[in-house]
Amino acid sequence: MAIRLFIDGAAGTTGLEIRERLQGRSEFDLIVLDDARRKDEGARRDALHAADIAILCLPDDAAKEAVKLAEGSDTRIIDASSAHRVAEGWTYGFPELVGHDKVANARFVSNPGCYPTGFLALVAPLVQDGLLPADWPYTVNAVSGYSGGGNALIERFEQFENLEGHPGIAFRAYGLQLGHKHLPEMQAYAGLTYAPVFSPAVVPTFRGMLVDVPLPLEAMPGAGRPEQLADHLTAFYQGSKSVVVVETRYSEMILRQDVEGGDGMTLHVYANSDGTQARLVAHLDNLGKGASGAAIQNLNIMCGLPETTGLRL
Ligand SMILES: NC(=O)C1=CN([C@@H]2O[C@H](COP(=O)(O)OP(=O)(O)OC[C@H]3O[C@@H](n4cnc5c(N)ncnc54)[C@H](OP(=O)(O)O)[C@@H]3O)[C@@H](O)[C@H]2O)C=CC1
Ligand SMILES: CC(=O)N[C@@H](CCC(=O)OP(=O)(O)O)C(=O)O
Repeated sequence: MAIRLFIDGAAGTTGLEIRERLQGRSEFDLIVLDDARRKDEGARRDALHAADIAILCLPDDAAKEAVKLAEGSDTRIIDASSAHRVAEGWTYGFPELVGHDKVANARFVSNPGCYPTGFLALVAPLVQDGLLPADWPYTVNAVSGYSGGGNALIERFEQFENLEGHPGIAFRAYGLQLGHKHLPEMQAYAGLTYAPVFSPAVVPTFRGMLVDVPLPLEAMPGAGRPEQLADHLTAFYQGSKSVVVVETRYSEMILRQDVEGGDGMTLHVYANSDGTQARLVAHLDNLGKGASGAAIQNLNIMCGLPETTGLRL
């Protein structure tokens, strides 16, 4: 029998990308609420109770509300929002880090944030195995495509900022008040003493992101050499279906406009010639491994299905 699946927030950016990835998947029977009912509390409650699995693609408050609406059912939930990422009773949906079995057996799975996906993929395995110190004040510089901000930011970049005669945005630094909502998960799942200092930015492309962690290795107590970091990450992700450590032959990394989506993530270890400094960089699609691709990967694992999402890596 097909698995009944409800996407709460199916009309949003993440929801639409999830639906796209589910096309042709006969294992799933999708419960769809039409436009008139998609925000109706009663209709959502019914759908949440009728589903075997629900994926929440909602703002945080609406995601919390959805979990309440599902009370009394045994529906399993994958939450794409940041509402439950460090919450008790929730499994962090990063199977490569927490273990596939934990995700497979969980009732409540919280999808990682897009930036933490890159940061944690780079830093968590190295801290866990003592190649980077846990008590270092890390910094993270990142750029994202504007779809990372959902419908509101898409509208801003595609409509308001592109009016004729209006100078469009070339680069948008934000998070300037610090305290970005991704910090708790970055700190918790990398096992860090201090929350990183995080500098996110948006560039005028729809999707894609680079997450860059600069490391002054010579000053970091107990840190490994760059080649040890690269070897360790390569071994850690050996056999992964979506995370690949790439040899760093290039002197630049480029995000292109109008690229197709993808569900993989590449990791890069750059270093100076004497190995005293390094930059760990993750390249991913914020809507792929950073959101919808990760949700499908978790869905597949929770259903005992092959974990690949069907979209190119
Ligand atoms: N975009 C990305 O790259 C990533 C997004 N996420 C997270 O995924 C979640 C969804 O984000 P995203 O898809 O980008 O956001 P969007 O704003 O594009 O979509 C959110 C959707 O939720 C709907 N919605 C809002 N309130 C309710 C409600 N009470 N009941 C039912 N539907 C509601 C909205 O409808 P309407 O527009 O009519 O208000 C909209 O369709 C967020 O928590 C986001 O932080 C996580 C990782 C990456
Ligand atoms: C460009 C942009 O605005 N990005 C979002 C993060 C997108 C994401 O990862 O979503 P969650 O909100 O679910 O964590 C931000 O910085 O808030």
